[in-house]
Amino acid sequence: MQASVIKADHLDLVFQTNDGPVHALSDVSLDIGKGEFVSFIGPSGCGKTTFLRCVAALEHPTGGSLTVNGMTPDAARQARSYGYVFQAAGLYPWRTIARNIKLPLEIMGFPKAEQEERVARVLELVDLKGFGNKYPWQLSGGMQQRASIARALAFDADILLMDEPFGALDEIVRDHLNEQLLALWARTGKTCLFVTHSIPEAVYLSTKIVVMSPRPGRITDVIESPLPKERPLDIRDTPEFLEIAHRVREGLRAGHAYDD
Ligand SMILES: Nc1ncnc2c1ncn2[C@@H]1O[C@H](COP(=O)(O)OP(=O)(O)OP(=O)(O)O)[C@@H](O)[C@H]1O
Repeated sequence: MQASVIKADHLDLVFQTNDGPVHALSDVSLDIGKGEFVSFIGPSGCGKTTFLRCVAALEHPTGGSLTVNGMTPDAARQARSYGYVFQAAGLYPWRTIARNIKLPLEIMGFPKAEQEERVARVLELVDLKGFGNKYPWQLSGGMQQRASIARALAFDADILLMDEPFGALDEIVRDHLNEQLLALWARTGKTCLFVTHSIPEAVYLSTKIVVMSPRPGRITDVIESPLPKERPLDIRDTPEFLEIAHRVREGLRAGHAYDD
């Protein structure tokens, strides 16, 4: 078993709202090893984003414990342990792609020459070499998301948190980005946490799939993928792939009260 990068133990989170308490996460226990690619799938509102935000120390659990790189999430955040990629690319329209990627490096006070080097390296990693001087609006949606991933990679955090990064893109673009993301993951060895609503996307990308139930968000199944690390897109037509997809679907169904 690899070293544990993220360890959640009986995690609970209740939001206090004007309409009363909202139980977002309930009894979530999960162990994520170094270099794993873990997808979170479940119905809307089941707490997937909330879990990622707990890892990022943007929310604080109300029960249980959570460590990130062996530290509290707050300490891990201080240590810049993660990069975060959101559903919308969130690039500043008045900055070029290179200067968008540079922003966190500027804030962190990296020397100028190193900023340039890092920007060039991550642009190449996401196949955007030559696009550094473009503005976000000059790029397609898929390219903007790749730029957003480059920005999250620029300061070399070893954890990548991705919240439905490809959710707004059409299927062909999404397929292509999935392939590229897998290659990127293989090259960098990052530990990835990835939220998605798509069963094929979760199965294609992951070493581990976490299936969650509607609120209060609980884990209904954790599937360790038997698929090889090398995954051409047509692996999605193999019986092994379809079997895992079936198990994810069953997990989602088991967590759902359809007769409500
Ligand atoms: N700051 C907050 N205050 C109160 N309730 C919140 C807050 N953040 C999230 N929630 C509630 O917690 C629950 C879980 O939300 P979360 O965004 O984690 O779900 P999700 O699984 O990511 O959903 P989706 O798939 O729609 O993005 C939801 O019912 C949401 O309304």
